[in-house]
Amino acid sequence: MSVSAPVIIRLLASSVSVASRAGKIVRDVMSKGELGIVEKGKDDYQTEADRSAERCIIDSLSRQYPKARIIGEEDSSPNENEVSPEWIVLDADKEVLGLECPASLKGVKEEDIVVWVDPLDGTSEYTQGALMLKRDPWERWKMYLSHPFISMKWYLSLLQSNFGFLEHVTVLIGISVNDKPVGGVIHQPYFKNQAGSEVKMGRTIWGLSEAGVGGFTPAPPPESIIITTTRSHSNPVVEKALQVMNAAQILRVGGAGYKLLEGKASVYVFASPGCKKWDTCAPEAVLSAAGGKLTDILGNFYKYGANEPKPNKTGVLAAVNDELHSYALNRIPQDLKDALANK
Ligand SMILES: Nc1ncnc2c1ncn2[C@@H]1O[C@H](COP(=O)(O)O)[C@@H](OP(=O)(O)O)[C@H]1O
Ligand SMILES: [Mg+2]
Repeated sequence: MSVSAPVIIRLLASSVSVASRAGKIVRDVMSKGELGIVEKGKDDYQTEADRSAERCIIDSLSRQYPKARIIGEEDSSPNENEVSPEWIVLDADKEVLGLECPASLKGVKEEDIVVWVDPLDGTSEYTQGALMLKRDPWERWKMYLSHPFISMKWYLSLLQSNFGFLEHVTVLIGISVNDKPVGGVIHQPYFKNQAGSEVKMGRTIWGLSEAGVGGFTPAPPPESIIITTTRSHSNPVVEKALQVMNAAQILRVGGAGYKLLEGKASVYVFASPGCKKWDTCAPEAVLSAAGGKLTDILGNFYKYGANEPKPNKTGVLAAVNDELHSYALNRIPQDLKDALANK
């Protein structure tokens, strides 16, 4: 790799490469069918794919950027014995390496960087996708019984979903400097690239502050207001904030990363604690590089320094441009903002 490129460019290029490898781990664990689900907290689960993909990303990046602070959702400590050599990725994406570094980022030093890693965003959708991959109804029913967190209502909605929820899964690597997300990578392991009769799995999107985005073409916002929000973590306050938006449509999809990519919505509203810094760092970087804005429900930016609290206690409000962000912010009732702020 060119050592002459500024560190922020090299790190973003390395993150693009390692995110694809982590995406393959996510698919491989699913193919084996042994998810190793662990309940971390209420409505919060971890699988073998989360753990292995995180080790792949953190070990690969920390070997190359030892002075950067790298924080992962699964909080697993580096242990050389656990890491398969095949998981270590030391190459870097050539397109990103060739980018002109914005003047404001040229002087960034490795020790100024904090990286937020969500190895598998949309874990609920991933585990539910596993259930649906069981084609034998009896096998599926047995697996459902071993997933105590999936209600019968969800099970029936899954049966009608045409197995689509795996597309909501993403791998997120967010790069922050001085508290701000400046670079982001969102990899979709289950995105289908159709080339003739051949289907190749996986797509990687990146964004860099003042440089733009790559890996996809952002669609112009729809004429009417289309909102996206959580599929699996709603509550009455989340619903109230959606009702006041006067939206033509509400799309309920999984994962913070996918909400910014599914392409149809222009605003993401989530008036609840629950998302963490690793959920929003990469999406915020990509969104702002594309001209959008992500804040909490009160309109304040989150800070991404290493010592900042991990939970995004005051929710998420994101939009593809400033005008739509202001529209949504002004519609949220003050009492709801106050209630979240004082929680
Ligand atoms: N009430 C809650 N409890 C736990 N995690 C929550 C949550 N609300 C949101 N999240 C986390 O925020 C991310 C986006 O949530 P959602 O899919 O509901 O929109 C998910 O990340 P993970 O899938 O990486 O855990 C999810 O777990
Ligand atoms: Mg997440």
